[in-house]
Amino acid sequence: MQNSQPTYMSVPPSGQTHLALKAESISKYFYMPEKFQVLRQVSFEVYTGEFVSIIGKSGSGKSTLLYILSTMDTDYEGLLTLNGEKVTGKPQNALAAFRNEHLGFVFQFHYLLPDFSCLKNVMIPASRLGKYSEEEIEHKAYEKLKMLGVADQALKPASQISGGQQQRVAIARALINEPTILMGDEPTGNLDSKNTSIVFDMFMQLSKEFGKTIITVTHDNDFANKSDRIIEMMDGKIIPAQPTK
Ligand SMILES: Nc1ncnc2c1ncn2[C@@H]1O[C@H](COP(=O)(O)OP(=O)(O)OP(=O)(O)O)[C@@H](O)[C@H]1O
Repeated sequence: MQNSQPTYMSVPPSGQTHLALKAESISKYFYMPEKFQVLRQVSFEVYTGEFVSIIGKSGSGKSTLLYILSTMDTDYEGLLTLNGEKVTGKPQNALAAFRNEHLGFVFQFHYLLPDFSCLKNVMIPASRLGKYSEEEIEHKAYEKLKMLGVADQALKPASQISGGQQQRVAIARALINEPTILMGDEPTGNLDSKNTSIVFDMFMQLSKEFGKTIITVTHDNDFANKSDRIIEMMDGKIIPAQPTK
């Protein structure tokens, strides 16, 4: 069920006690060339099935944080636990395997291969896993495209469909390996309001019906306000939780 107001607090969705993410005192420095602390002891938790939006002014550290949460950046202080597994300190090959199994990503730009069909684009991450036959992967990919409402575009090259459709194909691709956590970096940043709404509804459905955890950075306050919870950043820190009116 959709919350009309974000809670700002880490309140578990009803009956949910499992944490999808626990960030403990995450700090990050850049050297440019002088030392600059971009994240300052960031700590928060996200429950399984929550749909969380990370907002904040440009330069507040949102993308840097998401990059760490996604396990792509390992150069930080603090501790990150995803799906109960401590990921901080894991070697790169173990992190790659972890990402394949648990995480899906949606970006502002879809990064689809333009000459490949939409179906083929969605199949690629599953083919890389080497777990299923090509027929099984094709079936799964088609099911995901159907779920996103773009199955009729399956055989078209990715370059020949609209921007909104491309983003839906990109979401299908992110879901092909059945990740439990979906991370988005401005996933609607390039979309008009109609397609933003379609993507939002899909994220909400993934969270509420399929129990996926959604963590997304966004500049779109309307989008954020409709999600379960907002995490607001300022100057590399999370602004302390405030009760809603
Ligand atoms: N590779 C880097 N080297 C040095 N400084 C960086 C690097 N990446 C980001 N920064 C700095 O870190 C700060 C946070 O950047 P980040 O991209 O995380 O902010 P953001 O909140 O995502 O911003 P935006 O909303 O504009 O995307 C900024 O001051 C930025 O200039």
